[in-house]
Amino acid sequence: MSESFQFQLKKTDGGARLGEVSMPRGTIRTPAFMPVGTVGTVKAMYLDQVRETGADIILGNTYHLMLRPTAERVARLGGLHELIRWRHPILTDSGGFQVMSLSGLRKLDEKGVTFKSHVDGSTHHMSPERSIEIQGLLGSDIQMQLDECVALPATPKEIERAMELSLRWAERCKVAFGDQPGKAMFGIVQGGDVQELRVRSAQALKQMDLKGYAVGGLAVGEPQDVMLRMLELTLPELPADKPRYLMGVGTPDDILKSVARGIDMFDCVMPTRSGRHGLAFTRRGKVNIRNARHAEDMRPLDDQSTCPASRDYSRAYLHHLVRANEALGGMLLSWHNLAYYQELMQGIRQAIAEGRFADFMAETQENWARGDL
Ligand SMILES: Nc1ccc2nc(N)nc(O)c2c1
Repeated sequence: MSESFQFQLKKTDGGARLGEVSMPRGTIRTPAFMPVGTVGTVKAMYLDQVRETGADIILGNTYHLMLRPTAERVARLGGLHELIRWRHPILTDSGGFQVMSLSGLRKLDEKGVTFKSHVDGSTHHMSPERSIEIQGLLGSDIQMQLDECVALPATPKEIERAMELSLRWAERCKVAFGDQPGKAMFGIVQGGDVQELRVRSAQALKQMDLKGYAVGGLAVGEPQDVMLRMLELTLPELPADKPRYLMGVGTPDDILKSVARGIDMFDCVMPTRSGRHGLAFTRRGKVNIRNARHAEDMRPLDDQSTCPASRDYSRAYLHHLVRANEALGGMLLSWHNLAYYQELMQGIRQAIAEGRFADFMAETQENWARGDL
């Protein structure tokens, strides 16, 4: 715990970093995976379970919460932490990305974005200042700047326009956020898949001396090698003593390779969304529990796991629940997947601490490749 927002880089092992973010609401062990709690819930999970899996922080989304139940109502109800009963740190995305991907975007200009709600079709405006205001009303501990993430492929001209707009919006978000010692506002590097634009974006954000830096505009459908290349170009331009957060990433393999290049924080719907669709991530790779081969397999997904969902339920039962589209199927598989992701993060942190991250990465990937027994 710390009265102010502090990041401590504890150890490096090649490009991999072991660190800790300390805030009044708690400490985040990095590299960290942040479960996504879009509309004030990590879908199909009790937050006590999410905590038990090892999560130090969860995500909320400005876009969804401003539409329903609205930021002002959440504030009247005591803020997001109080409402959802999660007393540890919360990071909120700024809404720009969700506007582009979810809503009927009506207008985007210097002022901000105008869009139609995907909930009821009502029209909303969001400026950088309003996004920070909303995140403040929610009580968010780590707030993201409003940015424009262009879908790839896009022309260099289009990527440059969006990147430069995002930089101007970062300045405005920094002013709107002001000085909140126990909280942080992170900038977001844009620049698509264009090296020169990525470098310019990172260098400009570094000049703003922010408390943390996200790498955005990735995990938008580009091949993994393009994503990793952009990290190799971007991360050296960012300050080593501030946390780096790769937005929307990813699979266990994405995470390993991004840690190796210097990322500290991750968020992704992969473990929860895949869990709801019957896909389990395990130490031996992916298991599609819908597959008929599991119909009478009495083994659990992972008898070495401390997670009840992984250890105490047979694949046969999980197969039955998912085939029958029973709610408990998605609940147990979401629980298992989040537990596996946190077990992977713990293994990563331990390996960096002991200076054996490269071996850990190779062993983990070999076990995945060996496949499920
Ligand atoms: N892949 C992603 C996921 C979330 C994002 N959020 C923001 N604000 N900006 C981006 O570029 C994102 C990219």
